[in-house]
Amino acid sequence: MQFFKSLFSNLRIADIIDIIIVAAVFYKLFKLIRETRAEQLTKGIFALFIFAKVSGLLKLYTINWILENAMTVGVIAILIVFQPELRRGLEYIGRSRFFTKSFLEIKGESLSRTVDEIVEACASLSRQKIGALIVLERQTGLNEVVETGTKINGQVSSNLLINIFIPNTPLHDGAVIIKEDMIKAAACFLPLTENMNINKELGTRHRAALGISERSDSLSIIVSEETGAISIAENGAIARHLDSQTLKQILTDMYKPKDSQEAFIIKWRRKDEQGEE
Ligand SMILES: Nc1ncnc2c1ncn2[C@@H]1O[C@H](COP(=O)(O)OP(=O)(O)OP(=O)(O)O)[C@@H](O)[C@H]1O
Repeated sequence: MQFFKSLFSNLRIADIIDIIIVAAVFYKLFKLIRETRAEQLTKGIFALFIFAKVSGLLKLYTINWILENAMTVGVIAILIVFQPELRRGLEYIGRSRFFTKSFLEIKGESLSRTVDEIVEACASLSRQKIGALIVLERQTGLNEVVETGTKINGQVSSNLLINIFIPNTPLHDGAVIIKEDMIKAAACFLPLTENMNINKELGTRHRAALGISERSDSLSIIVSEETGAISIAENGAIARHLDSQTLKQILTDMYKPKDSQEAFIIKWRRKDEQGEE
């Protein structure tokens, strides 16, 4: 009791602010790494830290020495292994409302037209089982990826999108990059995910979509050539077997101002979980 009394009597407003900021930062960090490979790595490092402390307390000197040194080397290893996550984290900070006015916004009619054209193209490609990969660029610039393909700079239309992915045509292989209501490029090469835990059924098209979603805030739409299934990848996660209506809702939400946004995968999963209850 005495302990709590002295704790609260010494507590300053600055301490409370300090605690709130640290808690908020850790919460954001946790949300950022949730369900990415960084989550497992973080758990591993945390376990190592606990073992090191316990071995120190139990005076297991050799184990303690190994673990302490492993932790030192680990810090450098973390910087290398976590490089995409660190980059994403810093980009996330840069994207926050503090630094940017608002998320890309396509206004009114243009927004719904773009969404309708993309959804129509995906539905048609899905029916015909034509494989497709469409990346919607957001705040993170994808010019490095655009450079690997063929520049188009044309208004989004379902006919143009369908045409691009027709098998055995010059631009069908690779990804289309869309920014706002423009198709920037086609036949672009995306980095593949290094995540080993993803479903083995998923081939390189899906892995490429996941890869770019780990390295940017983009949202990718995948149409499977094999099954015609429509999926989306965002933030290192994939949501599969979407119907046109759900895809339309997700895209409409995506083009909304930042205030009303949260990761679509998270939103979609939450809806799914509520549906299952
Ligand atoms: N790194 C990449 N960047 C962009 N597109 C890629 C990349 N790797 C593969 N693709 C596209 O994916 C196609 C191969 O898809 P694959 O069959 O391996 O994948 P999948 O995930 O099983 O998809 P599907 O269900 O359509 O078969 C390639 O022809 C190419 O168009």
